[in-house]
Amino acid sequence: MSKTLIKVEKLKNYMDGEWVDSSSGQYASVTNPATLESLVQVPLSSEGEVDQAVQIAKRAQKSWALVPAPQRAEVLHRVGLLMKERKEDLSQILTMENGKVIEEARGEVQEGIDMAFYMAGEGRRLFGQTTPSELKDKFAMSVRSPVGVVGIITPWNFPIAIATWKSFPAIVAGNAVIWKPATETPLMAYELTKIFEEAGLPKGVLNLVFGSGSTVGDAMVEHDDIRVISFTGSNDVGRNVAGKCGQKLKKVSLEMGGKNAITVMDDADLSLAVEGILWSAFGTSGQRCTACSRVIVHEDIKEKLEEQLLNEMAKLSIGNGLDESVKVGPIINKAGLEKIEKYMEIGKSEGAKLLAGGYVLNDDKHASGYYFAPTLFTDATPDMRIAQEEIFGPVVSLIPVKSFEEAIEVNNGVEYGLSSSIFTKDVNKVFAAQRDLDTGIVYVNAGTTGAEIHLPFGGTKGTGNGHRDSGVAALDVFTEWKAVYVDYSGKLQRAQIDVE
Ligand SMILES: NC(=O)C1=CN([C@@H]2O[C@H](COP(=O)(O)OP(=O)(O)OC[C@H]3O[C@@H](n4cnc5c(N)ncnc54)[C@H](OP(=O)(O)O)[C@@H]3O)[C@@H](O)[C@H]2O)C=CC1
Ligand SMILES: O=C(O)CCC(=O)C(=O)O
Repeated sequence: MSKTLIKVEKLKNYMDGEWVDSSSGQYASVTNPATLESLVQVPLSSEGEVDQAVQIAKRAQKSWALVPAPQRAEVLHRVGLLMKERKEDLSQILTMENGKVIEEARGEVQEGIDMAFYMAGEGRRLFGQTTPSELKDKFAMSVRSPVGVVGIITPWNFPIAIATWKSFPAIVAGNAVIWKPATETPLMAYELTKIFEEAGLPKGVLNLVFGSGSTVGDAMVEHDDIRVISFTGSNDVGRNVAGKCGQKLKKVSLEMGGKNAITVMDDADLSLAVEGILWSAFGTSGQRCTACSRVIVHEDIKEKLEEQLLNEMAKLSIGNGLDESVKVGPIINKAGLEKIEKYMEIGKSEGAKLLAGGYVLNDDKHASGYYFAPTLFTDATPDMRIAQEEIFGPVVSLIPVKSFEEAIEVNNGVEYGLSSSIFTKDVNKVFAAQRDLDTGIVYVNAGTTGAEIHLPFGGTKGTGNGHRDSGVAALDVFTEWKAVYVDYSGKLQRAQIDVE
């Protein structure tokens, strides 16, 4: 039934307002991870097509930058309305290509809608500053200017939300965009681009080039006329991208992994904490950079927490996310499944105790997809690989601690710094935790996932390089600050000399 929502068999690139076949003639097949049925063919474009898109974008950007920002914002407003109108269809297609359960798919599409209206609002602000001048009859201000042509490289785990976090601020700020989505999830890119087209975005302002990271992504990173790269994905690829951009003095915004923890103190509301852990650890099958993969638990309540968690985990239904009753969907692909499986052996050999799950599901109901059983390890120590490395699957490890101070130390003792959470009723601990947790996002009495678009999204340490997606902070990635001085004194004044 839902497959009829997919109206194309072979995708095309979108350049200069036209849908065009890739000149490479090469395609990859995209499959539904819940059923392994083929959904669509996606082009594997060449480096030359990136250059073609850049030349188009350079021309289009010049006139787009001259359109008043409130008018640019109106296009985003229309994009938001169209997304809202098509929310259910988009959500079903998202579930088919990515596997996340339909409730989460709806949440992700809603995030994109929220982002459209939020960034449309920014088109009426794009605030700069005015400051007093040191001199008489002189006016001083700063304004945001577009950077030019920007490249966005997006992952498969949030194929529409992350694309909106990046493309909407870029476009409202007056840039032209080259977008390379993950090859695993091209349908959301196709649908969002069609919406832009219908919303009246001028030709050439958004150019969609499908293809592999190593060819299309790398060509974008290497292209001298793409002045910003905004990337979300794995740590290895992100570091590589950053190195290349650094050599070219190209602005680069990176959002990479996490090893996020929920801390449960001895005074916590345990049922609430269990709910938070279930949603954050097993939602999206743990394939979120904000997923909870460590639970730091006060030793006095460890056994109670284990018991309640096991009870609730037993109720989770695992299957095709289009079924409304399913809570945990499949893993994106075979490589992802094998990576998770490898960590089961690592965890056991390190001495962690496996309490639930730990295996690929291949009974009759699950054999036709990539399913992994929600997994709980306990008695993990902070230095174990399962407590340090990003697994990107429905796997969570309990680490017992004796005190609040130790919990903070364990939380911060990983290479990443994206999201953290604490369950406690003690207001003093709440405020100390939000100060001391070394992550870009802190939750109190909630899980580690569920970021809202009007706040900055990103993290410290190995999670990124100091930039943020989403919120007003995203505009810093896609604009240059320009300082403007207007001297109306009629004489040449020099600040350091003329001040009395
Ligand atoms: N922080 C997050 O939200 C995410 C983290 N991850 C982590 O990464 C692991 C592997 O996932 P994977 O999808 O392979 O992540 P990648 O980092 O490989 O992919 C992210 C994006 O980068 C592109 N890309 C890949 N290689 C290059 C390159 N050399 N230059 C430029 N762009 C490139 C990919 O293209 P393509 O795939 O089409 O080749 C994709 O669009 C996961 O298991 C997880 O640990 C993954 C996704 C999101
Ligand atoms: O969980 C969230 O709040 C957002 C997650 C996300 O964007 C990601 O995992 O890449």
